[in-house]
Amino acid sequence: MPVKVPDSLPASAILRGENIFVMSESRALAQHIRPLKVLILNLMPNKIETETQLLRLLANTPLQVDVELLKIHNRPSRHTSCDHMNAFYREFEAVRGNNYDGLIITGAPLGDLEFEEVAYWDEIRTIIDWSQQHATSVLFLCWAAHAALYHLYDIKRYLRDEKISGVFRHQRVHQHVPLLRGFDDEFWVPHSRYAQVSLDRLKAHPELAVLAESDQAGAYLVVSRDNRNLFVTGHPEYTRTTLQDEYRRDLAAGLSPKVPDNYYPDDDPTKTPHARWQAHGALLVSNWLNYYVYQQTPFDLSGDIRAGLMEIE
Ligand SMILES: CC(C)(COP(=O)(O)OP(=O)(O)OC[C@H]1O[C@@H](n2cnc3c(N)ncnc32)[C@H](O)[C@@H]1OP(=O)(O)O)[C@@H](O)C(=O)NCCC(=O)NCCSC(=O)CCC(=O)O
Ligand SMILES: N[C@@H](CCO)C(=O)O
Repeated sequence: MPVKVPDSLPASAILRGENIFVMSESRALAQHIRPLKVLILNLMPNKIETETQLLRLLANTPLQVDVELLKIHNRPSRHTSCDHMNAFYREFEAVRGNNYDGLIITGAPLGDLEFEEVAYWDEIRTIIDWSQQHATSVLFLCWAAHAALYHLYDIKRYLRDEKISGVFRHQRVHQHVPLLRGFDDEFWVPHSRYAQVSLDRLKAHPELAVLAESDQAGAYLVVSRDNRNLFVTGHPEYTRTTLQDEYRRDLAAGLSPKVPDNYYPDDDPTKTPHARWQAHGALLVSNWLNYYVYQQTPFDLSGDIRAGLMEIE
């Protein structure tokens, strides 16, 4: 959380010069504090695991975050009980009149389908459009990132020759960007997808900025120039064994998956996998929640939450 110090304190200018967020007394006096409202649209088949992964990261801040879970349709989920869905998930019609400080849309194992072949493609487009007026900031993960880049910016993805699955080295592209505060020059992130979006297309788009990338995985963190939409093409929320669960799932289905890259010691799937992205995942979500949600969102959520977003220092 930001430190509040007198504007005239020398450390204030020094820390700002180091891209460390220091809240001025004047701004602190004007700041009201309330719980944040975050909505999670969970498209993953392993919904309970995904809920746990995201809540673990959202809980890693001193902020109180009220989380609501959203389902995309009323058809029974193949991998999550109706009891669970009915007990904990809301329908879109029940939330569309609300505003939220943050929205997270998860990945989905639909990369080998054309977007138009996804049964809920119309619903997803409706929710993406809705989010642009009803959420201060939206974090799109993996499949959702590709879907939103296509729907909002007409950036088409293509399918890789084979699924990328593993943990890959990434570099930050920008220096003084709040989302990257505290990042190392290099860090590791899991990826698990078929789809890819051209790095050059993203870098050339006037409304987007690529903040982090990987030689093997391509663009990883992409933000809209107005800092309202964050596209994350990997899975920083994954736990140590999520890639292993997918690998074993596909082995059992007779799909001959590749051993995830850079994951098992000696690439030996009988050994316990390394987990070297969890600090990154915690920092990424904490930075998003702080600088793109909490510092941006109006105290009164009932008004127009899209107006007057402050330039993120
Ligand atoms: C599809 C998977 C990954 C999982 O196997 P399952 O038997 O669980 O498949 P499934 O239950 O039929 O589908 C999993 C979930 O997707 C939903 N689903 C399936 N087909 C759908 C469609 N046309 N429209 C909307 N939702 C659909 C199901 O309802 C279910 O969600 P509910 O439980 O809520 O009902 C596997 O069979 C497989 O094909 N693995 C090898 C290929 C692979 O790895 N695919 C994923 C690539 S990674 C990826 O796609 C990421 C995105 C990207 O690549 O861009
Ligand atoms: N990569 C996941 C889907 C979400 O990215 C899977 O293989 O099931």
